[in-house]
Amino acid sequence: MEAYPIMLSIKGKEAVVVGGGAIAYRKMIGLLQAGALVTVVSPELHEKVEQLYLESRIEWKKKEFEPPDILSAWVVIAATNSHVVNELIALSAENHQLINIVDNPEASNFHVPAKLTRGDLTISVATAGASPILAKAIRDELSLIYDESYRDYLQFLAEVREKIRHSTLDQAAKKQYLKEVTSDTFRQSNEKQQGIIKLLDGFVSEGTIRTKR
Ligand SMILES: C[C@@]1(CC(=O)O)c2cc3[nH]c(cc4nc(cc5[nH]c(cc(n2)[C@H]1CCC(=O)O)[C@@](C)(CC(=O)O)[C@@H]5CCC(=O)O)C(CC(=O)O)=C4CCC(=O)O)c(CCC(=O)O)c3CC(=O)O
Ligand SMILES: NC(=O)C1=CN([C@@H]2O[C@H](COP(=O)(O)OP(=O)(O)OC[C@H]3O[C@@H](n4cnc5c(N)ncnc54)[C@H](O)[C@@H]3O)[C@@H](O)[C@H]2O)C=CC1
Repeated sequence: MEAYPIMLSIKGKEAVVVGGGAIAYRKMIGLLQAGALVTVVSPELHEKVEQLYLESRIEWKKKEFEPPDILSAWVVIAATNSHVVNELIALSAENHQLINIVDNPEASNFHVPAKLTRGDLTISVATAGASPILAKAIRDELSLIYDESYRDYLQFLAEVREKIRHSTLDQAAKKQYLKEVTSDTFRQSNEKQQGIIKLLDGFVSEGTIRTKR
């Protein structure tokens, strides 16, 4: 069975990570980058996790896991070094909760891909647990192709897309421009990018342009 890939909006949602080791830390960083409110449940913390706690970036329940710890969690990550405890966490979760068991893909309803972000561009690589190391290696290969410059380029694309959509150009021309701005010529030339923004400013319609970015 194939997994269904989605991009979750997790900002402001409660995330409970059980276990405070290196693997828990890796998962916490991803959750924090997405704006989740992270609580760790663990009698002890790896020094990097402790640092997050000292910086008030996470909450800490200094204790061993008990089922009520995940009651209000939107997403749960079971990352202890005990297979038995991780299994208990899986059994304690409600059907509607998102749960990842780091040593038991079958008992999880999601797993975490290797990811690369460049502003609005996210590239994630998954192997369904067949080889997390391959997922990581492919991500690292892609990171050389889709380098830091893509951050600004994505910003340009978002801006230009809004301008194209709200311009007075006809549908065919809009489609043509939307495609053209993703060509190598535009990816590589700031001058070209500025040029088309200027040109499109001559085709402004009454419609409102979103200013999210
Ligand atoms: C199913 C999944 C569940 C989940 O954790 O979500 C899972 C499961 C397991 N991983 C194990 C081992 C390792 N995992 C990594 C690395 C990563 N693992 C990640 C994801 C996933 N790992 C999910 C599937 C992802 C997919 O394939 O699509 C990454 C991509 C993302 C992340 O963790 O953030 C991250 C790269 C991070 C990055 O750099 O970005 C390394 C290498 C390393 O650490 O460098 C090793 C050691 C080598 C090895 O064992 O292969 C074990 C055995 C544990 C044991 O020995 O007991 C299990 C359990 C099992 O296989 O049953
Ligand atoms: N999915 C993945 O990407 C990977 C998963 N793993 C698995 O992850 C597990 C954890 O790895 P590490 O973080 O390196 O282990 P670790 O030994 O560094 O940390 C385990 C943590 O769990 C806590 N813990 C133990 N019992 C607990 C309980 N009853 N309640 C709450 N917390 C408890 C400990 O205090 C400790 O903080 C490994 O046992 C391995 O099976 C390992 C590599 C990659």
